[in-house]
Amino acid sequence: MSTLITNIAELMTQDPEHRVLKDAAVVIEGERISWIGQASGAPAADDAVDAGRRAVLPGWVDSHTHLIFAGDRTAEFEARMAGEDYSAGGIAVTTEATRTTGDYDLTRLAQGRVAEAVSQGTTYLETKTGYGLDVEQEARSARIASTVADEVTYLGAHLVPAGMDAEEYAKLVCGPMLDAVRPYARWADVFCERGAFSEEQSRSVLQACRDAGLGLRVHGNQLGHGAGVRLAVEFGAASVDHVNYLSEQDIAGLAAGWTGWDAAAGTGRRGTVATCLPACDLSTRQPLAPGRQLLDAGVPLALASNCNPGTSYTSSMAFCVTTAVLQMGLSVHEAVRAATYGGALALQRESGNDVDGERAVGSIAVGHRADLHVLNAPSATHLAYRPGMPLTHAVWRAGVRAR
Ligand SMILES: N=CN[C@@H](CCC(=O)O)C(=O)O
Ligand SMILES: [Zn+2]
Repeated sequence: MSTLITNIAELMTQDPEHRVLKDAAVVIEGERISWIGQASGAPAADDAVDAGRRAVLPGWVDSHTHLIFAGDRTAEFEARMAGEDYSAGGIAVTTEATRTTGDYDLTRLAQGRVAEAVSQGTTYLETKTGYGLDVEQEARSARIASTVADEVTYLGAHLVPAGMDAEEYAKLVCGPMLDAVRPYARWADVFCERGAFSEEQSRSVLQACRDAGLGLRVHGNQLGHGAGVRLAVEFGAASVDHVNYLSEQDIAGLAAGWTGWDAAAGTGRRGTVATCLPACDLSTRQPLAPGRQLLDAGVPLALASNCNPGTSYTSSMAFCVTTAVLQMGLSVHEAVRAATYGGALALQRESGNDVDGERAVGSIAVGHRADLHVLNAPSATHLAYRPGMPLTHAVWRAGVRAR
């Protein structure tokens, strides 16, 4: 079964050449893109869809979410808007609510959040554990996550549960909890921050998880300067996320990791992607991450929603893109790239058709997964030009019409 999407005013491919085609068309065959080019030269297909002179982008790749939770943190948000600081301790409130919610309800909640994201153009999505914080509950979160998300990250090292000794808990995270979660997860993460895990504790978690064969990610430099970025670079983590407080050495270290990387060919030694979470920065009233500075230094950037009940209760990638343009100094093309190709790079899904049997996501090219986002606008510029407007017109996810 093939579908021709034609009459596309602007096709922002986010491919290695950064091509933006005018008057374009795309053919989807099964779950893959089989042709792109000028509409006038499009081949015949079983089915045709008229895009009505709208813009088409790759679906958003949301590389950082925490969707496996129950409960509500409105009161904490209100207190923050009244001047309180964000602290990692709020995670305990969600942990309590999550532990006392049954599998069926927890799964339904997570499915609902994924559906919200997809209806706004997200077609590939990572999610984390981290609100279970004991062996059984973390394994349950990972199992549920594996049924709702494309990528699962083990975040047992999110907060030391009340009443537990930090060193004892870190041993649990590196031992029995890791064993229990391992079958469901591709990634491991650690919240390396004041009030969460120290540099040494983070180091032991990263080491154990790497030894167990998990890819690494780090929550780092969110609330102040610290060791997160440095550790992420040292361990060759795929991504370090938040990156609000960076020293010159942090930025130089991230950039140095990519020397030898051929962005066009997608080959060579890869470094650590810097993932900015602007919705979280606004909700916690932190300074926005220095995305412009990172890009100028040559560090590949991702934008992600960080959807979670504490610091960023939104899955709107369009909101993140809009903020990145209006507040962080990115161009529309750069922001869309960070929210599509950048997310794929952070999840190491940006190229090749044979990684774990998966197709490349985050850009529009022949052979890639057919993840498309049709905007109700003639160009992607409208994402920033018309902030807050519901611009998602249609979504294809792995070749299936999802909206
Ligand atoms: N910073 C650490 N973890 C989440 C927030 C978790 C919470 O407060 O519930 C984040 O990425 O912002
Ligand atoms: Zn997070």
